[in-house]
Amino acid sequence: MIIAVDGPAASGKGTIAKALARHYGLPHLDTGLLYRAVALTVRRLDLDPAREADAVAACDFDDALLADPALRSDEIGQLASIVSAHPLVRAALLQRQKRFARQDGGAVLDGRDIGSVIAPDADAKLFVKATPQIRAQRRHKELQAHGSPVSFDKVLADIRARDARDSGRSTAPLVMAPDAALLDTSFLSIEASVQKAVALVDARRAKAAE
Ligand SMILES: Nc1ncnc2c1ncn2[C@@H]1O[C@H](COP(=O)(O)OP(=O)(O)OP(=O)(O)O)[C@@H](O)[C@H]1O
Ligand SMILES: Nc1ccn([C@@H]2O[C@H](COP(=O)(O)O)[C@@H](O)[C@H]2O)c(=O)n1
Repeated sequence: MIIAVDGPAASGKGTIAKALARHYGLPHLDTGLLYRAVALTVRRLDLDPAREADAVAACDFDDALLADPALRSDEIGQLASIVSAHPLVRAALLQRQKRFARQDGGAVLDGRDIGSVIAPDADAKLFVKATPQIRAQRRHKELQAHGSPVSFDKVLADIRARDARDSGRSTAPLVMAPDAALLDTSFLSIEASVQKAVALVDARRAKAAE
């Protein structure tokens, strides 16, 4: 079974995808980490994220980088949304994600274009959303817990900027696939969000089995 989980920054899609992977015993890929790894490589090599050729050169990163805590910063999230808008960067990371999705037994992937581009044939697709204000509160709390001094206003502005870039780019923009189920986590706890996600996936599977 392939489960595609898409949504904007800090909507809770990673938390839900991880929980679904645990629930159904499937491997999970946070595809945002791939774009963050490109961004971090660009930063460390002092390349220009807005130059497609520079960003493409950074796609050949060492997989060990995927475990680097530096990937989680707000700055790298912003840079990731700049490098991810380059069509050649997306092309460089495409097959790896498709292979992960198609592995025997299935997988759970979360990102922006999983249901639309990476796994359009997924058995279940969720589009996770929450208001920008609530997403910023959650991300701000998370960053503070990791010792970041960033202000709430900066986090909210960054979230809005990232939403605009991710939805507005011409290649593989953030969109809800027409056959995805919408899950608004704005007023749900993590536990309630996960329960709802499992119910939505089970409903899709039951419908497919009819
Ligand atoms: N329903 C919820 N209620 C409260 N906090 C939540 C909820 N869902 C997720 N969170 C918290 O919000 C933060 C963002 O969640 P998460 O990392 O899952 O989002 P994301 O959509 O994967 O973000 P990104 O796109 O930036 O990777 C985390 O600190 C997480 O614990
Ligand atoms: N499938 C994806 C996943 C991510 N991106 C871009 O990477 C940025 C960081 O992603 P997070 O999920 O870790 O927040 C994100 O803002 C997107 O620009 C993508 O394009 N496609």
